[in-house]
Amino acid sequence: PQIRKMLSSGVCTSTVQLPGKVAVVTGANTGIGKETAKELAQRGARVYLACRDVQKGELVAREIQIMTGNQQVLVRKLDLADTKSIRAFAKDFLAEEKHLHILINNAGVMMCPYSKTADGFEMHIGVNHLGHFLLTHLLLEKLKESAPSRVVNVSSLAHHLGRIHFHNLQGEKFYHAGLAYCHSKLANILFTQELARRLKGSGVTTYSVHPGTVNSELVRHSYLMRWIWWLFSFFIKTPQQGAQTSLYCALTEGLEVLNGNHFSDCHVAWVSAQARNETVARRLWDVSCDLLGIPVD
Ligand SMILES: NC(=O)C1=CN([C@@H]2O[C@H](COP(=O)(O)OP(=O)(O)OC[C@H]3O[C@@H](n4cnc5c(N)ncnc54)[C@H](OP(=O)(O)O)[C@@H]3O)[C@@H](O)[C@H]2O)C=CC1
Ligand SMILES: CC1=C(/C=C/C(C)=C/C=C/C(C)=C/C=O)C(C)(C)CCC1
Repeated sequence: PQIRKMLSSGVCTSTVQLPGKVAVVTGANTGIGKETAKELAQRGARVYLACRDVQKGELVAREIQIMTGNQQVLVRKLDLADTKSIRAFAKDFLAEEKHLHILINNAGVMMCPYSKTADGFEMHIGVNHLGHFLLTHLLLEKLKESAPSRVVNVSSLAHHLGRIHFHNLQGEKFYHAGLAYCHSKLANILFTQELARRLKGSGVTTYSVHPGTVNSELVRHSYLMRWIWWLFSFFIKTPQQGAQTSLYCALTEGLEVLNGNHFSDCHVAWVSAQARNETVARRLWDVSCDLLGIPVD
């Protein structure tokens, strides 16, 4: 019980309610994203489940509607491995909604065999970083118009093993599925910090999060990780516990002063040296814009 308690700490104690607020959660059909979306709906927000599999999303939306009594749980198609899908999602969302108060960039893939997105990006950096980078860019004006608003980027402790190899961003020179994940999670933190710098004074704040070690489908691509997760399933966090730090960053009043910080177990957490490197963050921003055809400012 002590080990379990240690690995499962961090509870979002905010009592903030969200009537009239609009939230988007990526990868909300399962795991941490589903629990995050459920809690936002429970608090009265209109919640968009941005999922690549709309059928799976609809089942979850129905479940959340029944559990929370909130009918404003909507599913929209979003495949982060395809910039056309990201642009279509954003276009429809911007046409449909007046506001966006909370964007949770939660979706992620881990340790998938070498593969590329529709636009030719390596899958981890493509989905986990570039996909969310483009989505945030497309929704940024709406977030600014809706200020105070927040962007939460779900990263990982695994970023400590990550490095941004600009000469091998797409893993073409060498590739290791585990490290590719770590690199993409480092990119999430660098993106958060650079975004925070650029958004100063706009009323939009951003945070990165390590959710803990969570019993979810993230390990689906690795037999070894599935086995470790199964072995330790009693000790690791449930998805509901894993959602707490994302919720903390999305909801806690007065968190604006910690704009750009990284959180774990609902506390500010230490990040690796490269994750604090402003030059790398700025260069990653510029390279990401370049890859996505966004004008560099
Ligand atoms: N579980 C853990 O221990 C940890 C998790 N994290 C992070 O937490 C986040 C959530 O992961 P978790 O809930 O654990 O994992 P899950 O695998 O349970 O959920 C991941 C979600 O991302 C979605 N997704 C994957 N690829 C795409 C894509 N191309 N387009 C849109 N959505 C996509 C999945 O959709 P589908 O169901 O259709 O595949 C799913 O909804 C991730 O960013 C992960 O890196 C960080 C540290 C530890
Ligand atoms: C050895 C060991 C563990 C393994 C932890 C691992 C392997 C964590 C990996 C985290 C990842 C991949 C995060 C994703 O972003 C547990 C389960 C904590 C239980 C205690 C002993």
